[in-house]
Amino acid sequence: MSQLKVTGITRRFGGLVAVDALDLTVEKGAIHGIIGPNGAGKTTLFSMISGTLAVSGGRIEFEGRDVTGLPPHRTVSLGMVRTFQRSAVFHHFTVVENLLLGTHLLARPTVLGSLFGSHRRFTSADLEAAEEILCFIGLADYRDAAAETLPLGHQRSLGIGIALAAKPKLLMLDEPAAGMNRTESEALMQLIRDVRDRMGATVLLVEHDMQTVMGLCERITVLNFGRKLAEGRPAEIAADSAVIEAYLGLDEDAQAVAAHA
Ligand SMILES: Nc1ncnc2c1ncn2[C@@H]1O[C@H](COP(=O)(O)OP(=O)(O)OP(=O)(O)O)[C@@H](O)[C@H]1O
Repeated sequence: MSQLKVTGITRRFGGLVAVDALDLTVEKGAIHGIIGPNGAGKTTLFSMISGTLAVSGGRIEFEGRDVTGLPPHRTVSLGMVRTFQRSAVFHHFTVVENLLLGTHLLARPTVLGSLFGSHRRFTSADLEAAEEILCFIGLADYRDAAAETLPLGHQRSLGIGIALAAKPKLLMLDEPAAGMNRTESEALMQLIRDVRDRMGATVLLVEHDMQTVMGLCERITVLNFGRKLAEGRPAEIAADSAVIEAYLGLDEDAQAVAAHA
């Protein structure tokens, strides 16, 4: 059953068509990857789906409902939760405070509204939810450490934890493995699998790291110049001559991975 259905979605920046009449279907419970060369339109696509960027045309349906043009706090409240390329943690807050903020923040229009707004205080249920996620993401030992003191891999896990605090049905991750070493990216892959298997969330990710994409995703969509170049299982993508020419062929690591997919 499809959870997210994007039809003919387009985004123009002046004369540039960053995403061009793209169709994309993401199945409920899938781990689905979006890959493509720099400038292919991946982040623009993510931004339109999550409501941070207006579409120039097309339609986005989530669980059968038209969500095109809804602002981010509305898409989040429906269960569409996104992380950003740079790890989006609150550096001066502790790990558990970050997670507590996550229980409010992603469903609020502004950060300040969450931090200082009078409309809602943290409840014991929020704290319980934050503690549960703390264990889930494997950071219980760092509960009271300032987020800025964590190594990169743990900061990324925390970023995912903040997103989890908003109870995603669809978790959208923008380059979660960027800058990670292999040990960190292996741990990240396991966390993402756990998010799907134990929390039941669908995962849609944009990622350049081919080992992560090929090892994690069941389905991959390849973008090039804002259009869909190919779509299929990792082994199909790795063997697709158009994909190799446009993308994988540029990357020696990717070629090595493709050879083993
Ligand atoms: N706000 C903007 N204004 C003008 N052009 C933009 C804007 N955002 C993106 N673009 C252009 O749209 C195209 C797609 O960019 P996008 O960031 O979506 O690509 P990407 O596939 O995510 O690339 P990368 O892998 O480098 O992150 C690029 O040509 C980019 O320069």
